[in-house]
Amino acid sequence: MKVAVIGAGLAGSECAWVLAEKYGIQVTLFEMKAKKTTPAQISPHLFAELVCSNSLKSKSRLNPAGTLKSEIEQLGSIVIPSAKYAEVPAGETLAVDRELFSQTITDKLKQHKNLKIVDCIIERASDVFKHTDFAAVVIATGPLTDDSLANDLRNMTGTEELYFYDAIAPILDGDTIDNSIAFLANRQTRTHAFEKKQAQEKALTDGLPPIADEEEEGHYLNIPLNKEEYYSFVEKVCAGAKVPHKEFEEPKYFNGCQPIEVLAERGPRTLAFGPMKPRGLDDPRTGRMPYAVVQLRKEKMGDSAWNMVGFQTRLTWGAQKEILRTLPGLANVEFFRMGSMHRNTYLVSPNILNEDFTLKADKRFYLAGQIMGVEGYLESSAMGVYIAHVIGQKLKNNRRLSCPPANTSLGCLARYCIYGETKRFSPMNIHWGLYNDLSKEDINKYSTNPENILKLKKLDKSVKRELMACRSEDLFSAWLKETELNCLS
Ligand SMILES: Cc1cc2nc3c(=O)[nH]c(=O)nc-3n(C[C@H](O)[C@H](O)[C@H](O)COP(=O)(O)OP(=O)(O)OC[C@H]3O[C@@H](n4cnc5c(N)ncnc54)[C@H](O)[C@@H]3O)c2cc1C
Repeated sequence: MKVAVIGAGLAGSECAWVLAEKYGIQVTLFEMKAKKTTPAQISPHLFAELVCSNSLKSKSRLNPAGTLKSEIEQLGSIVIPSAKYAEVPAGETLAVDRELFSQTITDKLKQHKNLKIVDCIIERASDVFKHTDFAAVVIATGPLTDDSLANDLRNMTGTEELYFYDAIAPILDGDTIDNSIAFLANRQTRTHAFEKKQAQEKALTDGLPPIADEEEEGHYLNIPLNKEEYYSFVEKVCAGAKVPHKEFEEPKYFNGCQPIEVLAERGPRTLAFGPMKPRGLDDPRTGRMPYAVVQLRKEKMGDSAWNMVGFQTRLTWGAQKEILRTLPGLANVEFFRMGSMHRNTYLVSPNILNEDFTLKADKRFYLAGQIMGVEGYLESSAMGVYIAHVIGQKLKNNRRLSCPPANTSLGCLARYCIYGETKRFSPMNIHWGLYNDLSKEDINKYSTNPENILKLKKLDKSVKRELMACRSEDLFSAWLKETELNCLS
């Protein structure tokens, strides 16, 4: 019994790993990089390459990205342990040294006895059957699926919508940033404050001495702007030269990944409420909150490379250099990578998938990762893990794996891909909005404070998040037991 996985990105690597490692299935992993790289993936040798930011989002269990990490780790993910191994400090965020991260995954996949790697460009999905009569084929070719395969998928599924646009953020040389202006600090979020308060209260209940409020070392480098500097920057961004769209391509941006110029053109204050939001980032030199802030996140251990958080852009490279160097502290900055635009391919899964995640057009095929309608490194990895279990259970145990419960992170994503609203369907990242609100029964079950039950509609946001996290963990554990996935060696 053999399975083919096309694409050794995040989803494909996860899927191949779980099938080979957890189910002992022989997997052939087809990857084109040795022959041709996409415009964003630059290494011909590394699998699971991170193409833009080096962040796999929050580690906090009070954030759905945190619970998603924990869920897929319990399901045998290769991405999460490799990310922990390659972690660089970034506060509450799981950020990684991207080369070490991808190399770790690549080595493990290449050395696995049940895995065979084939370097080739798959032009038509059915071409894989020229190699072997696979029992299942997973298409995990991601947002930059090679053109001929994208066309084949369009024909196979009869789909019109097959792309939208994203842009990537520049990476700066740390040695060229003026540190007398930029300051190190992590944003003080309400979740952060809530977790600290909880730890203090627990210490008190346990009769322990109060936890000292240590000065936390900042991991982000922040560039403060005053009002005048901010408005002058917005003006330049609006006026700067942009990379034109090709005639036949209508730009359709994903909401969470809007280029700075698109935000700036919406209104002069939009950036200050978005990627340049200053809240929680007081400048230690003045003791005051700046008017706006550009945040930089470490790309690697040490201070050599910094990613401009949320600064994806389709400004031309010339315009980027000119405009970004007008920011305070960046007058002499050098760029390791310029921002750029890219096509983003995905299918409207609820229209083309059966409830068992097979393709309606041909039940031998599955989708995994961004192409199936999730967005982000973590979410793509998660769907790779999940689809591997769907296939593993079908092939090894001849049973249909139930969907994880609606109020778990994996359940939200899996259900979005099958039951999502099709009219405005676009790749989805994990967020609390995908969860159902708490019911009276939920509060009764997960809250130790009887007053919360009376406050059903007026629960404090942080209490709500805590209860939603408890509910999610509880439901996920029950699902693991019921499906016996917890017993897989
Ligand atoms: C430029 C860009 C920037 C992004 N920035 C971020 C970000 O900062 N943070 C974030 O969370 N998400 C980001 N994303 C979103 C996205 O979720 C990630 O790209 C994620 O890597 C998707 O995972 P995947 O496994 O679905 O696809 P990928 O990781 O892209 O993997 C697909 C693999 O398939 C291979 N392939 C493609 N076509 C073929 C073919 N015909 N034959 C054989 N192999 C093929 C590719 O070479 C690649 O290795 C970005 C996407 C893009 C394109």
